[in-house]
Amino acid sequence: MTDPILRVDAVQKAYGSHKAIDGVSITVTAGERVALLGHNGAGKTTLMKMILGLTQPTAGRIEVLGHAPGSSVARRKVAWLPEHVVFNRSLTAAELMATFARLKGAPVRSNLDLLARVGLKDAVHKRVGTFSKGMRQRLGLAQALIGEPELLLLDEPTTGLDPVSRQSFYDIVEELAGRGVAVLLSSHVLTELEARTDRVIIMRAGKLVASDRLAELRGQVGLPVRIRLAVRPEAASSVAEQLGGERVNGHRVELLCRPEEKMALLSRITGFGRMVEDVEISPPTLEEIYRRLGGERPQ
Ligand SMILES: Nc1ncnc2c1ncn2[C@@H]1O[C@H](COP(=O)(O)OP(=O)(O)OP(=O)(O)O)[C@@H](O)[C@H]1O
Repeated sequence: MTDPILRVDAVQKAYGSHKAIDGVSITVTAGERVALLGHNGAGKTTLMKMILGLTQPTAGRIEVLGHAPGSSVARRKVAWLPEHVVFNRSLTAAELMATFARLKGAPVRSNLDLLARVGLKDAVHKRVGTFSKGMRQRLGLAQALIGEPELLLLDEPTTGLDPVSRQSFYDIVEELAGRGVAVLLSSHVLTELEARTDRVIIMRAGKLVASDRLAELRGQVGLPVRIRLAVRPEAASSVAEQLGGERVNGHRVELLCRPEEKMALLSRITGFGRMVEDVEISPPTLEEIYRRLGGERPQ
């Protein structure tokens, strides 16, 4: 197995007697998209700030590509996109990118490619003051990508974006992960993360309560799978009774089962032949898993 890009080992961060981070260990490898979830105050931003070297752990150790956060290698290889990006509105996208490239000591000539990669090719010479929120966020991402970072920290990056902008933002993140960039992303919008992350980390009051792939978390929490059937009206009562489900209206039957019972139940459903006209299977959502493990609503 390759060395992780990010290693967080038994890290604590105390503010006086309050432990904002309490014994957290995580790793993120190249090309992995990891979602960092937790209610307000769970410690997500504090963790990101320590990874950036903006604040020091009280105990434990963090390494970025084997280097200390804030060291010159780590600074070059880690990029951060904060929730609210503020730019000088009077500059054009090209001028802003040139300023950031100079600050990072990176070549200005790659900037056009980066702007094209985030879909801002046609806005290169437009003033940032005229940009929509989605365009500003994509410009933020382009700025973060200067210098080809290997670890991308995204703090609630899609706040305030419409569904189409969110989709295109995640498409870019997926493309970056495909090139081997490790991505750690915090968000309160759980529905958008379901299909777009490889692993989910849940924090609660500074502690890690889960870190696994969604499929594994589904198995761990023991929440039921929901199966909805569309049944011919004359058979609805009988089907509901035989399968132990609930008839919800003239031709709908709902069943709950444990994940391991699902296939056997589906085989029984198939046995009803044309009496059952349609089947919809819903595994527990990330929102439901989060509520079970995180213990609180995400917002
Ligand atoms: N500079 C600070 N001084 C004292 N306490 C702090 C400081 N920064 C953070 N905290 C506390 O640490 C805890 C974690 O805060 P943090 O901002 O990391 O949470 P978060 O998960 O990012 O929350 P949100 O979702 O609201 O952004 C909170 O209890 C917060 O009040």
